[in-house]
Amino acid sequence: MEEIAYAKLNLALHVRAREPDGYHRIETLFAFCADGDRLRVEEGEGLSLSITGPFAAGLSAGEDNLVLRAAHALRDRFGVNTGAHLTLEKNLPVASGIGGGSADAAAALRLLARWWDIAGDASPSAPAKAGAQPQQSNWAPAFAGAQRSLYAEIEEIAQTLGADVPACLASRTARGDGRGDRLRPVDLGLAGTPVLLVNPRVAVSTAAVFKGWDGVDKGPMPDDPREARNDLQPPACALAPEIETVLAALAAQPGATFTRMSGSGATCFALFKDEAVRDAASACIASLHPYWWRLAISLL
Ligand SMILES: C[C@](O)(CO)[C@H](O)COP(=O)(O)OP(=O)(O)OC[C@H]1O[C@@H](n2ccc(N)nc2=O)[C@H](O)[C@@H]1O
Ligand SMILES: Nc1ncnc2c1ncn2[C@@H]1O[C@H](COP(=O)(O)OP(=O)(O)OP(=O)(O)O)[C@@H](O)[C@H]1O
Repeated sequence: MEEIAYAKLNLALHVRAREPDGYHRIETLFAFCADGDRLRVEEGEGLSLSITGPFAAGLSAGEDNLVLRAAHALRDRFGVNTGAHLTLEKNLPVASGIGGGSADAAAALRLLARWWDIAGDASPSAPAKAGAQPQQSNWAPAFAGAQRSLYAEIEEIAQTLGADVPACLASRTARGDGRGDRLRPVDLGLAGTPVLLVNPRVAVSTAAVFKGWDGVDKGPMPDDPREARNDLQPPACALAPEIETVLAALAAQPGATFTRMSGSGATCFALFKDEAVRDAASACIASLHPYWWRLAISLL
């Protein structure tokens, strides 16, 4: 059994305030890519994890890995007493603003909910089309009856694992308020849009970037991401100046309609009008900067 940990993008991110607990109140627009890390499960004693793939090196497969933390939390909550061996194919760079660890944790919740037969069709992999009303604060109401409360329970676990994990659990375009964990589905009509992700292979700590925010509330996030900002871009660029070079390289590509940094960086992305121009941009950037990581993909 396999689950995809879809790469997360923040199309916009406005930081509104620093709360007394040190977390920041944000307004953000989440979108998801059609691929990312891959997580597989098979029978096993206890809970264990192996990591493969291009970014396996340097990532601990110990109890601090978000995949195992998610697995333990789910098992404890639902009183499961069978084990599982998980294999994570780490395709996304670590600490790169595209939710890697959060997406993996969310994928573990979805995968193990199926594997242990906890959620049945309440798995967020099931389309949440009907009944997702904009004023709702999370995704649970998109599911019917008992499945709704199961989804709400799994979402509660997600919240304990990180601010991005509830959004990654749904992996659907959404506005996030609060810590980014109060979600409201939105339809921007961007499904299928070709996108190119580029990372200069510099890991950036989310906590350090938030710490570098200047503390000035620059106003609410407009509905249209083109009129919005990523307020974490200046503090991220201060820590990793390469981000400016990545943004300039993406913005210079013919057919790029929208360019921005995602989350706390350093990954930046551009949306393109079609796949041919996206692929040409990817080839151009590869020739100019062979060391940079790239992913040519489309939005979910
Ligand atoms: C930057 C974003 O990725 C945008 O989606 C998220 O806001 C961060 O989500 P995340 O990586 O899941 O964040 P967490 O693992 O919960 O927190 C990592 C660290 O980022 C800081 N943090 C995170 C979220 C938030 N709203 N305010 C914060 O100040 C805190 O210092 C925290 O210790
Ligand atoms: N499965 C995992 N994948 C990646 N990082 C993990 C994982 N488990 C734990 N971590 C830890 O989480 C930290 C943040 O990694 P992650 O890739 O989630 O950051 P990010 O891409 O900046 O996420 P975000 O966009 O949510 O800020 C890493 O430094 C790593 O030590």
